[in-house]
Amino acid sequence: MELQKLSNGNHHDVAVPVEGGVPPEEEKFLQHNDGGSKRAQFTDFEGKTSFGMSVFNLSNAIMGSGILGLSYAMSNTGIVLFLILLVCIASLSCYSVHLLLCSAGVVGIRAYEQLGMRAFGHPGKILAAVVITLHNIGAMSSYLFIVKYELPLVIQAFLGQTSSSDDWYMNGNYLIVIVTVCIILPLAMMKHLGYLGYTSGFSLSCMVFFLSVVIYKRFNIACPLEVFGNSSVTTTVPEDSCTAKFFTINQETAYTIPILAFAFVCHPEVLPIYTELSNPTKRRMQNIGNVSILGMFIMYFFTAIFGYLTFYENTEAELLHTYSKVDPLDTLILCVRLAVLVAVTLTVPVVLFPIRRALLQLLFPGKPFHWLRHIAIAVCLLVAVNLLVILVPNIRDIFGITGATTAPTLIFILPGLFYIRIIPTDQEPMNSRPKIQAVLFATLGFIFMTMSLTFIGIDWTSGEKRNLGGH
Ligand SMILES: NC(=O)C[C@H](N)C(=O)O
Repeated sequence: MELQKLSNGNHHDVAVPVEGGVPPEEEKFLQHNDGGSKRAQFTDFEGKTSFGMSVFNLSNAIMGSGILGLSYAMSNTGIVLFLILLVCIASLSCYSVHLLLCSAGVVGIRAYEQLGMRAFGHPGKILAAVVITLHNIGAMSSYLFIVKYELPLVIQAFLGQTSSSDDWYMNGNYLIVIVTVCIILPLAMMKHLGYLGYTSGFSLSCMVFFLSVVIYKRFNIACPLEVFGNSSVTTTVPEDSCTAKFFTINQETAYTIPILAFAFVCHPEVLPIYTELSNPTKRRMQNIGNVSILGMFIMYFFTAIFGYLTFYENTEAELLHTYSKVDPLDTLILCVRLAVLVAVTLTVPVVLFPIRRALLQLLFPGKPFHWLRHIAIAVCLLVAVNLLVILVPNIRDIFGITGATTAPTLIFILPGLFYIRIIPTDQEPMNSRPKIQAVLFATLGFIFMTMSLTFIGIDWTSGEKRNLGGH
């Protein structure tokens, strides 16, 4: 692909693709000096999505199954260390969005894979597409996994049954197929991600409900826990198992970073959302990123702390399970489980969009939009994810590994490397502050990735299995 340089009279030169390689809607990404103010203009793809809807979509992309592991992470770090790590990962996540937006501004195309192409040629494009595909398929599978195991239990409890039956509506495999066909597929067929703003808003309100109940339950569940069915038996618990720790380190502390990194991944969705934004400027998109990350930071912190202050040492890797242990038939908890199910189900189509875009860029570069391709890719992806969740029993472990590798790659390594390679050295030499920061940022990603993989390795060799990174 040849790139023709245009001067935007501003900080960066803008390169416009002149032939092949990108869908026409992404061509002619121009920035021009509009009365002295920096403005980006897209002459043939006019995004129509508002600021608010984009915030909903990005927040929905951030918020997913990751939220369920946060209280557990806090129980292994203590409140203060958790808060420090949460602030660090959230800020680094915003910085990563900044790097992506700067690189996209120079390349002139708002697609993660095209940044890879510009930075490292075809291998870079393929690497970006593969990492996005693996990560987002992992995230989608983790959401459907929750549906597969939670929905039958919720139905069972609503029907007032205490044990599961052989009825089809108690079979998680049938249920995920039904949910996929009736809810996810129609949403995934939408032409633009922007249309999902309403469902994303609804998904977020379900999570707000979840958070409210987590807060409410903090004042309703007594610690030490009276496990359902055992309420008359007082279990002896260690003295300190119901006191909050401010700072603690144990074997499981190592999982905190992968859990937090996974919880903040939204980077594959950033550029597709930017493409559809109305009045798209870098600053406006950065604000969308900052507002979404800040909003989710607040929700994450409150969920983690109130969940932790309910169960303390007894917090399990998956918060919902811990509640069910107390009373599986509690109606409020059932409603919360349903709300989480709705929220994660509505996140699936948002997470599917970047995979489809990556596949389109790989398999059909430069081809205009075509409904058949658009729908066929969504159908194939959903069939594949359903089959994975139905047929692979240890899918959690598989995606535990990919989550630990792809999350740091998407947040730290690729944005850092792309920035270093894409921003011309005559503008920012290698020894300039932004470039050095980007190098450190990518290095941090490598360190996180190596750390996570080492800990999984140790865990596996010692024969234990844990729920890592939200998967
Ligand atoms: N969008 C993703 O990749 C994962 C999301 N951050 C989650 O917590 O589930």
